[in-house]
Amino acid sequence: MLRSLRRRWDGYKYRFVPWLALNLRRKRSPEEVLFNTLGFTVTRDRSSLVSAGTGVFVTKGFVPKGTLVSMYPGTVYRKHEPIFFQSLGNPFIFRCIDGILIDGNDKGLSRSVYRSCSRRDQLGPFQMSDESWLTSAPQNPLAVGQYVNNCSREKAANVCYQEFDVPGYFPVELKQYLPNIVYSHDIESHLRCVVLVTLRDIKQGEELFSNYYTVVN
Ligand SMILES: C[S@@+](CC[C@H](N)C(=O)[O-])C[C@H]1O[C@@H](n2cnc3c(N)ncnc32)[C@H](O)[C@@H]1O
Repeated sequence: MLRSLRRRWDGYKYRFVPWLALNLRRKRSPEEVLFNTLGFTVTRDRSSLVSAGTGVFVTKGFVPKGTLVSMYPGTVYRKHEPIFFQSLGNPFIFRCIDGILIDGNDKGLSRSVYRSCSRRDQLGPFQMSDESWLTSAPQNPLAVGQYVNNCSREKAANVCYQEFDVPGYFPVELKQYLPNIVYSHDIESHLRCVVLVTLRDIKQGEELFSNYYTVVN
C-alpha cells in the first residue's frame, strides 16, 4: 500500500509536475491554438507571384474545401462616409456588394482611424474589436485576409469572399476577437465582416488566391 502510494507520488512529481509547469510557463501562441483547433495555420510571406509583394500561405496542416481560412480586417465605412484621404494610394480597400467599404490597410492614416474607432467604442473592460492585427503580434492569426493576392492565369482562385453582418445577439465579450470596427454608428446596422472561404482543399505550403472581382453572398 505504502509502496504503491510512493510510486504514484513519484509519477506525479517527476512526470506530471514538470509537464504542468512547462505548459504553464509556455503560454500557447495564437498559431498553436489555431492549429490545435482548426488543423491549419495561415501566415503572410513573400508571394509566389513575381512582384506581387506579400501574400498569404497555409503554412501548416490541411484546409478542407468550404473552410473559413481567413478574415478581412479593417474599418467599416458605409456609403457616403468620408474615406477620401484614407483611400489615396490604398490597395487594401474592399468594396462589398451593397457599397460598404472595408479599409484593411495596417499603416498610416487607416491605422490611426482604426485604432481611434476601436478605443472610442471600448465598453468598460471590453474592447469592441481586435486591434492586434495592426501589430507584429496578432492575437487572431486569421486576420490577414487583406494580404491575399488576386488570381491570375497561372494561379486560379482557391478562396472566395463571403460577406455577412454580425447579429445583434453576438456576445459583447467576444467582440474583442473581431478585427472590424465601424467608422460611425448607426442604430439600425450591424457590423459587417468579410471572411475568405476555401473553394477546394488546400495543402500545406500553398498560397491563397482570391478573385478581387467576385463576391459570394
Ligand atoms: C490587397 S493588396 C494584396 C497584398 C499585397 N501583395 C502587398 O504586398 O501589400 C493588393 C495589391 O497586391 C498586388 N497584387 C495582388 N494580386 C496580384 C497579382 N496577381 N499580380 C501582381 N500583383 C498583385 C497589387 O500591387 C495590388 O495592388
